[in-house]
Amino acid sequence: MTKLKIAIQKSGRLNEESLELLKNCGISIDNGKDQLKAFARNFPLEVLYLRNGDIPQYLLDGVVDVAILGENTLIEKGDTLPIIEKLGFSKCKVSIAVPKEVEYKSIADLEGKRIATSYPNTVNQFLEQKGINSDIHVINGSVEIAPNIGLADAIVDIVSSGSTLFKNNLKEVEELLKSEAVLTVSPSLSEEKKIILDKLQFRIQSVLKARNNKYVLLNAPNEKVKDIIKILPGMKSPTVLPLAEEGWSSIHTVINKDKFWEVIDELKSNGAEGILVCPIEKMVL
Ligand SMILES: Nc1ncnc2c1ncn2[C@@H]1O[C@H](COP(=O)(O)OP(=O)(O)OP(=O)(O)O)[C@@H](O)[C@H]1O
Ligand SMILES: O=P(O)(O)OC[C@H]1O[C@H](OP(=O)(O)OP(=O)(O)O)[C@H](O)[C@@H]1O
Ligand SMILES: [Mg+2]
Repeated sequence: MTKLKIAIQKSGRLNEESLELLKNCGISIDNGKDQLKAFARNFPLEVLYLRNGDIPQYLLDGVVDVAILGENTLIEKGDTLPIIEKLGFSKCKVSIAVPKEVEYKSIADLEGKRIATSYPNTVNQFLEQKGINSDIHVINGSVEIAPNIGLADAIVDIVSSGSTLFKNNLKEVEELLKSEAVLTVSPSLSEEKKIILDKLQFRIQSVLKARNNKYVLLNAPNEKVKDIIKILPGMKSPTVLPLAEEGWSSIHTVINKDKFWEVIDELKSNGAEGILVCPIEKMVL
């Protein structure tokens, strides 16, 4: 039987959440410890555990069909590979940072300076656009230490909370790009595999939609129901059911998880009571 080959990071930031996503899609993977290849029990999927940096080339060569990768890695190594789904986790930036005490005015301050990074293509492209010539040193990890040991004047690396920069006495001065985990696909995918990919992507979309929304239930006096419905930014029309207590109704709807906090005060001041916010397991639209 044809199986879709998906590459997942072997270990590191993306590994756990990528596997969690597949699990939420109802896919069970037989995983032995330190196994580099595994099969799904209930879906035509073969999982390959690889180093992130190697995955774009495997996709370009058609050895792997799809992959979960950081967008930043794709930009650095596989510019032509398409992003077919943004997955909403591992959000970060790729930024330039310099020592805190350096007075930084503009990118022109980096002319002729040494920049340490694990993302040379991304940096080169950015500097070229700005017409700046710098001396790029490629290092594979602990990039933030470079200025402190006299290896570089600036760095380009991933910034999330900013705590690594802070601990190394650095400050962010330019943002090159924003990144999150994405689903990307090989250009040489067969028609047969495309059908499997469509099924997988449909499941992923149902999981992501569910993660982004909440099921909300609330009670309200009947005369307030109209006003409350106007406030609710629901999917469609909310469900209104009578309560056992005369003159009261229960309103059920689905709300984007971020929008909920925007309307909660308004709901309460319009008479909503007993508000319940529940997670949604899957959402198929
Ligand atoms: N601090 C962070 N917060 C959020 N996302 C991050 C953070 N650091 C890295 N990432 C994202 O996770 C991806 C994987 O990072 P990680 O450091 O685990 O692996 P790597 O060293 O880039 O790759 P390899 O698998 O080749 O060793 C990065 O490409 C980036 O998209
Ligand atoms: O802004 P922050 O929240 O501090 O995150 C940024 C840090 O996270 C990543 O390193 P990671 O922890 O993945 O270690 P690594 O150097 O082994 O990749 C990245 O390379 C930065 O160093
Ligand atoms: Mg890292």
